Amino acid sequence: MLQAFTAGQVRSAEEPLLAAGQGAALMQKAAHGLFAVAAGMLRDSGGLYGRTVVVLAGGGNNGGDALYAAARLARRGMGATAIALSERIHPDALAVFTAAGGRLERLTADNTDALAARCAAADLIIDGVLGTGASGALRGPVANLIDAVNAKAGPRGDRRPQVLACDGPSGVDLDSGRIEGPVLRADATATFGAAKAGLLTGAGALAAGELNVIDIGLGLSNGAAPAPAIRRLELADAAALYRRPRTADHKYTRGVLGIAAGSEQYPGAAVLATGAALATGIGMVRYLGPRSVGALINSVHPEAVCSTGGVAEARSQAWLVGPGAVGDPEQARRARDAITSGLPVVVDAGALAEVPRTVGPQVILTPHAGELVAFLGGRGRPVTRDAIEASPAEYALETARLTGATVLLKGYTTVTAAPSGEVFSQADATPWLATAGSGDTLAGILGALAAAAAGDGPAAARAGVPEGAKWAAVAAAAALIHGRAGQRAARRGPVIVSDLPGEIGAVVAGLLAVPD
Ligand SMILES: NC(=O)C1=CN([C@@H]2O[C@H](COP(=O)(O)OP(=O)(O)OC[C@H]3O[C@@H](n4cnc5c(N)ncnc54)[C@H](O)[C@@H]3O)[C@@H](O)[C@H]2O)[C@@H](O)CC1
Ligand SMILES: [K+]
Repeated sequence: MLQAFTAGQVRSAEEPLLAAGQGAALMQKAAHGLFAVAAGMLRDSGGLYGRTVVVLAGGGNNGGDALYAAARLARRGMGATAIALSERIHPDALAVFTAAGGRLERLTADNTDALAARCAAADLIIDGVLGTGASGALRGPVANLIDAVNAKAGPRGDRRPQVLACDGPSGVDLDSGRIEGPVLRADATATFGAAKAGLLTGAGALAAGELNVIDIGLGLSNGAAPAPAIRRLELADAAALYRRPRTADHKYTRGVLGIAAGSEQYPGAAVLATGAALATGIGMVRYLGPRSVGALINSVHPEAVCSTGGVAEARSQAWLVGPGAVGDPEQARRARDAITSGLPVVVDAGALAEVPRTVGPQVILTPHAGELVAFLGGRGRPVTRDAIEASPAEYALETARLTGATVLLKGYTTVTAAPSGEVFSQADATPWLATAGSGDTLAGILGALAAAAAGDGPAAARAGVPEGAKWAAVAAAAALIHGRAGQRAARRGPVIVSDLPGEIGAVVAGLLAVPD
């Protein structure tokens, strides 16, 4: 599991080591890790010798790390330039950099464009402007320089220089992921000691590019470490959460998912959710809804048990309500009954309107940003879509605390939050999954995992997450399976959602291949 901490938590972990006089050693470890990532990027694109690197060097230790790393690159035959962005630059690092042949330029009132052109022509830019000591957005002449580099070099993907962020892209709030001013979007980030929470979520996750965590011995993964601000499940964690069929199982012990989804108007959502739930692995799907929708489901999935009855008569371990259930008062009633049943329930799409003021963490809300705007607005908390997208972890957590529900907020990163405060952020998806019906399959996967987890007491402990975070972890596992299934599908071309169940099955097979 990837664990991410706030800048303050990382600084606190550094304190005893700094007090013990290990500051310089920590910086060398950080610089070595940064150098190794830079060398890897350059080797993949033609090697180091004869190529050029520009360091944007701020006045703090972040600039020091970047200068030490660039000195190593210079010793391997690279042309290295540092742009000093502050009167005083880390003196020891600067001395080593110049001794290795690095050139120093200073940002002045009238050389912004010339320096931006230098950056745009380089093979690699190392962003060492600000790290964990940052407060607020980039401002003044440094902000102007970053704007000019962005204008001259072009956007990531089109531009010539690769950008490597030292500890994090400067201008990203390393706690929330929010970006208030200019930022140089990185192709990769080398972050020291532990991932920073703002690099796993929101605008910060987009700006960070490929994340490399460099261990510098801060001890943030040992038992005495504080709880991480954000977690990210890896394959082994999803495997630990997944309930494997046991020898004595029958269909009821494996989990029965009740689905009240779809309507005469939108029958497809119910078919997609059912297919995804079956592919995830479950004892049975019981479908409740219009007869015509049940017939359609059975034409594709004959194993689903379909009826037009109510929630109380359909024994299930968990419910999924909402996808495609538009303009159908019967489905709305089933949604309300499921939400108040006390069983785990995935509440998607239109059923979000049926959620009472407070519920328990076994109720899992699955809005996208637009739906969360409406949901919070209806509870007297006006918010914009942009604000949610810039800092999704914050809003997912606020919603979880406000309602008592678990929240899965869909987006570039899918964030899940428990009312007890734990947050997960998954970045498994591909933009090819942004297509109609995709959310219905995510809801189906989550419904199946929830039904299996309902009777699986040790699930959270197996995955090493606090019991209060069980449903948020299960929701994060659903996002992982969905995202990776989408990636597999995208290898064959644009994703067609009705093809996803085959890929979901393959991802689950990958989970089962992880040793117990
Ligand atoms: N403290 C440690 O033990 C270690 C720190 N390391 C590096 O040191 C970094 C933290 O170093 P520092 O504490 O020196 O802080 P930073 O290097 O992040 O920068 C702080 C400096 O920037 C200025 N500043 C803050 N916000 C600004 C803004 N919005 N615009 C312009 N200037 C601003 C401050 O006045 C201060 O001079 C980490 O991110 C990491 O890169 C690593 O070398 C590993 C060890
Ligand atoms: K930085």
